[in-house]
Amino acid sequence: MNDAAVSTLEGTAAAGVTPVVRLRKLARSFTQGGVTIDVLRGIDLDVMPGQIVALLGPSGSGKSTMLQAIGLLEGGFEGSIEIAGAHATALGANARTILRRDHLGFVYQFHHLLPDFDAQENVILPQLVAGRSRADALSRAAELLQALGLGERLGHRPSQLSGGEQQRVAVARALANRPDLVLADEPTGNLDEATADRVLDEFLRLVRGQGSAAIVATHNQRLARRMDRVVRLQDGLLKQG
Ligand SMILES: Nc1ncnc2c1ncn2[C@@H]1O[C@H](COP(=O)(O)OP(=O)(O)OP(=O)(O)O)[C@@H](O)[C@H]1O
Repeated sequence: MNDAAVSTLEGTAAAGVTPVVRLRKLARSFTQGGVTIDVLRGIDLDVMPGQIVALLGPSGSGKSTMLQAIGLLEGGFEGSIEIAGAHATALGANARTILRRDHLGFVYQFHHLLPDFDAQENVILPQLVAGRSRADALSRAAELLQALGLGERLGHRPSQLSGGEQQRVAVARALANRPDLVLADEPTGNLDEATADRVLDEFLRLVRGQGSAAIVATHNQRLARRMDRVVRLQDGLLKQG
């Protein structure tokens, strides 16, 4: 591997390449009952296009808080967040929504699928919101669900699917718009080990195949080793490796 490739894997911006996410001095505190907890205390991170990053850290270390910040879902943060070169912290709510829609995909521990819609409909919704035609969205949804082994389940609602199948639908939904960056918060944390391994394999294969970057929060060191790079949250700061 040449020096440029090594520095990219370590998250240093190679000349001329814009990181999909750049954090500088990201900080977040919560005050509850008069007690303030500094959960994030100045996080710096660059994630390069196509890079898959495992975010490790014990329970309560702030992994979800960090993903929520990058996902532009909540305010209350200090520091700066750039998504694909755009300074998200300087934008209003509408512009942030557009940035999220155009660049980000989300997978959560609990799938958050819409219960009254079948698998294919759940996967077309974000595509319709992004302006794709219904025919194109249906075909993309079918292609993804087939790639995830759910070709026979397109018309099943979430309640008619197993936990692993539901999580595969959530993966398809997150990837449907080919986001630059997928944010995954314990995406397999709710599954048994064998199913978690299979769903993670499929997730990584599809993410790599379409060239998206990803940040995957997990407690699981074994799963983390299958990604390109590992960072650890500890005492509010991010450590490499
Ligand atoms: N809205 C909130 N109000 C007050 N405290 C909060 C809030 N959200 C998170 N926290 C606190 O911030 C800390 C970090 O929480 P966070 O959910 O980010 O951790 P985590 O690393 O994702 O944990 P887990 O692995 O258990 O999901 C916790 O101590 C939590 O109590």
